This record gives sequence, C-alpha cells and structure tokens, in this order.
Amino acid sequence: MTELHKNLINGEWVGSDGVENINPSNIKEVVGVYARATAEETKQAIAAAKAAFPAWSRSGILERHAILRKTADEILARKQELGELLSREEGKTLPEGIGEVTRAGQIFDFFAGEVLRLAGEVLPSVRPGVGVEITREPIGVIGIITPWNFPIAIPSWKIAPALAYGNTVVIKPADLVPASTWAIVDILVRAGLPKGVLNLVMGKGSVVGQTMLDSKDVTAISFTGSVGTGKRVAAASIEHNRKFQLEMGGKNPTIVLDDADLKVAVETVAQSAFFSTGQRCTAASRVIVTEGIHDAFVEALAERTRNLRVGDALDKNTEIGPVVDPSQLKQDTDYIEIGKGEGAKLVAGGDRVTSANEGYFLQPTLFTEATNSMRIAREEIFGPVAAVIKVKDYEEALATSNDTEFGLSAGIVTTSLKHATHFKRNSEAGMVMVNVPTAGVDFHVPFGGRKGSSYGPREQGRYAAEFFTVVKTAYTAAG
Ligand SMILES: NC(=O)C1=CN([C@@H]2O[C@H](COP(=O)(O)OP(=O)(O)OC[C@H]3O[C@@H](n4cnc5c(N)ncnc54)[C@H](OP(=O)(O)O)[C@@H]3O)[C@@H](O)[C@H]2O)C=CC1
Ligand SMILES: O=C(O)CCC(=O)C(=O)O
Repeated sequence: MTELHKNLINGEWVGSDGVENINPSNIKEVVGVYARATAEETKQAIAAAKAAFPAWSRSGILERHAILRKTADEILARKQELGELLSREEGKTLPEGIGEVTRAGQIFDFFAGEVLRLAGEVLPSVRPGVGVEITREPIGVIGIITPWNFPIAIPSWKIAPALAYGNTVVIKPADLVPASTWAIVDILVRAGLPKGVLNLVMGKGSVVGQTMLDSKDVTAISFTGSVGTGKRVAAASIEHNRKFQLEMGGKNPTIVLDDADLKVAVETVAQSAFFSTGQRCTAASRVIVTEGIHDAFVEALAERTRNLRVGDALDKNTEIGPVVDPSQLKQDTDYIEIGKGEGAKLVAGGDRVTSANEGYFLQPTLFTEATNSMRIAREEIFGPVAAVIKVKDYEEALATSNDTEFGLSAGIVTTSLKHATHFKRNSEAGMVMVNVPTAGVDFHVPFGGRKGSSYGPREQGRYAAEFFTVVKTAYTAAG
C-alpha cells in the first residue's frame, strides 16, 4: 500500500484518501499518493492561518530567520533526492530538477537573510517637533496558488517571502504536481514553524482554489498560471478588496541579428525554446531573424533541434523530458497542426516519440516562414514548439518583438552594443536578455512582466517586499 501524503491544516496532517501522482516519463509509475482537500478543509486551513497570524506577525526576527535558514539547509542537502522527485512528477530532466531544487534552497536562504534586513525610514515632518516613521507590516493570510511547471521553485519564491515578512499562508499547489510542495512544507514544519502558520491544501483548482478566491479571510493572493485563471483571481480579489499578484503567460521573442555569433545564437534559441520541454512562461517561442543570417541560422538551428535527445527525465542522456500530461500534449500537437494549416513550414520535429513506458514524449518542433499574425506566433503553446519569423532589419525585428499582448521576457543575440542597448531600452518586456536565454532567471532579482503577462508588484529578490508587506506611516509629536 502506497503511503498517503496528507494535507497540513493547523499543524495536523489530515486526509483519508488521495489520488495517484503519475510520472509523465513512465505512466506505469506512481510517484506517490496525495490527499485532495475538500472545500470545508480549505476553509479550516484559512481559519487556522487567520488564527495564527497575530502571534506570527509579532514573532522575533531570529525565530523566523532560523526556520527559513534551516529549511534552506535541508533543501540544499537533499537536492539530489528532491531533484529526482521533481523530475519524476513533472518530467524535467534530472539536471533541470536538481537545478530547480537548488534554486529553491537559495531562495529560502535569501529570505532568511531578508528577515534580518527589515528596515524602515525616519523622516522629519513638515510640522516642527513631529517625526514620521515609515514601516512595512505583514498583510495577513496569503493565499498561494501555483502551476505545475516549476513545482518547487514557484511555491518557494512565494512561501519564503510571505513567511519572512510575518504573514501566514495557505498554499494550493497544482493538482498535477503536489509532491515537491509537500516536501518543502514537511521540511518547514520540522524546521519549527508554529502550527497554523503554513497550511497545505492539495487538490483541484475548481474546489480548493475557488474556495480560497471566495474567502473574505484571505487577505492577499499570489498566483502563477494561465491567463484565464488569472482573470478569475483578479475578479474575485477585486470583489473582496484584496491585494493580488498575477504571473501568467508569455509569447516571448528572441531576436537574432545579422551580426550575431551563429553558435551563440543557435544555442541561446535552442535553450530558450526547447529546454524544460518548452514548459516555461519565459520560453521563447518566436524567433525573429534578420535576413542576412536567416538561412544559415535556420539550417543550424534545425539540425540542433533534430539532434536534441528526447527521453525519460532520469536518463542521463536526455536533453528534453516528456510533456507534463495528455492534456498539455494535445494542446501542443493541436498547435503543430494549426501551424501547418496556417502555412508555416515544418523544418524539424512535429511528431510524438513513442516509448515502452508510454511517456508523453514530443519531438522539439521548429517552424520557419511564419508571420507574426499566425496563431502559433500569438498564442501561448507552452510546449517545445517555436516559429522563425524573417525580418529585414533591427527596426522591424524590434517592432515585431513588441507586437504581442504579452511582455514577460525578450531576448536579443547580437554583437552590436548599439542594438543591445537600444533593445534593453525599447523592449516592452519585463525581463530583457542579451546573448543569454529568455528563460532560467536568477533567484535574487525581480521577476515579472508587462502588458498581459503580469499584474501587481514584482516577485523575488528585495522587490518581493512590495507585495508581501503593507506600508504604514506613523506621525509622533515629540511632546
Ligand atoms: N505562466 C506560467 O508559468 C504558466 C502558464 N500556464 C499556461 O496555462 C495553461 C494551462 O495550464 P494549467 O495548469 O491548467 O493552468 P491553470 O491556470 O489552470 O492552473 C494554475 C493553478 O490555478 C489553479 N486553478 C485552476 N482553476 C482555478 C480556480 N477556479 N480558482 C483558483 N485556482 C484555480 C490550478 O489548479 P489545478 O492544478 O487543479 O488545475 C493551478 O493550481 C498552460 O498550457 C499554459 O499555457 C500554465 C502553467 C504555468
Ligand atoms: O525561466 C525561469 O527561470 C522561470 C520561469 C517561470 O517562472 C515559469 O515558467 O513559470
């Protein structure tokens, strides 16, 4: 009998039955069995977080620092084991899985440090004899709703600042990938977190997530996922006058200019488009190439794409793991058909890869002769599918890159300082990359987009304080 991994509500592990978490590389393998919370249990979790807030918000900074520090240490010490777990539940290759776990450990370490760096401001008032203090206070109960594509990094970069700044938390991980979040919650509890401060409610968005959206006791929601669900979070949050933060889709461009180093261009685009099976909101799915380098670049990229080794996430030869589940696989293959139907030319991939274990494998797929008005260039696919768009010069490349409703990440490959500088200034994306992939960001600097990609303050680094705290201005007369 496989052990049931339970929900954590008010310091107790609860739940009597659960669902199997299936390995997308090998659908015969059950990664574990995880409880699904009911709406009633979700309400209990919210009530527990509310009750725990007064004491936790006033807890000493050394207590918070020590818990986050201990959590970081255990995550980093167990990175191989947790990386394997992550790769088995989500399908990332093992180096990608271990890399993501390492990032989670570094995030907890960073926010353990931030607890000790909490600061305010003291200003003179315009009224003589009056002083003004500006402080940051915790907000209350933070509802955290996370997607399946970064099962440990995204929960970590929301939980760590929420707790560091003195908030209590109710987290609902994606139903497809509960194992990694369960593991970090278990570590945090054993690191000494008081009961009720962090509550884990695994289960379906339509039940658990919706109950969080409908609760007046959830003071703020931090969400990453699709545009559609993001809009529901926004509407419900406005209804409850609650603070919210959304990280949603992308249709990220990478520009390749005539003066680019061809090898750097091919590797940067291959990594941006196909690594992590293209399942990153920061993945580049539009490759905008100026005409002088176009043919040589397309030939080299098509060859690199065909040679990428697709396979079991734990196989050391694998470069591209499986798609996460059948529904995402259908979305990817539907878009490949749409691309063909729109008249783009398929130059690499396009087919499923069969395996004895019936994993959800798909060849990395490259289209050329695409235009920016095609659906494959406008809509987020979220799989290993990229389209090359040929343009005349840098000016057309910049205009094409900005011609999208999204604005998360954007890249350029060039040896021209002039064009790199101009692009950094004029790209309409929240994150701009020069000669580095659009995906794979640092843990200590702000993360987020513009236009339809994001809403609210940035995540990560010191900028996380903007969302997870509220500013108070206090006036005191000297007397
Ligand atoms: N920007 C990004 O990082 C991501 C973007 N996406 C995009 O979204 C597409 C669909 O992915 P999907 O995982 O279904 O994205 P969703 O937006 O549906 O899922 C994100 C999270 O929201 C939850 N959720 C779903 N419905 C509700 C609701 N009514 N109230 C509250 N929470 C809810 C989900 O729960 P549950 O797990 O039960 O569905 C999950 O935890 C992808 O193909 C991709 O295009 C997806 C993941 C990440
Ligand atoms: O590219 C990264 O490192 C982060 C991507 C991400 O957060 C996402 O895809 O949701």
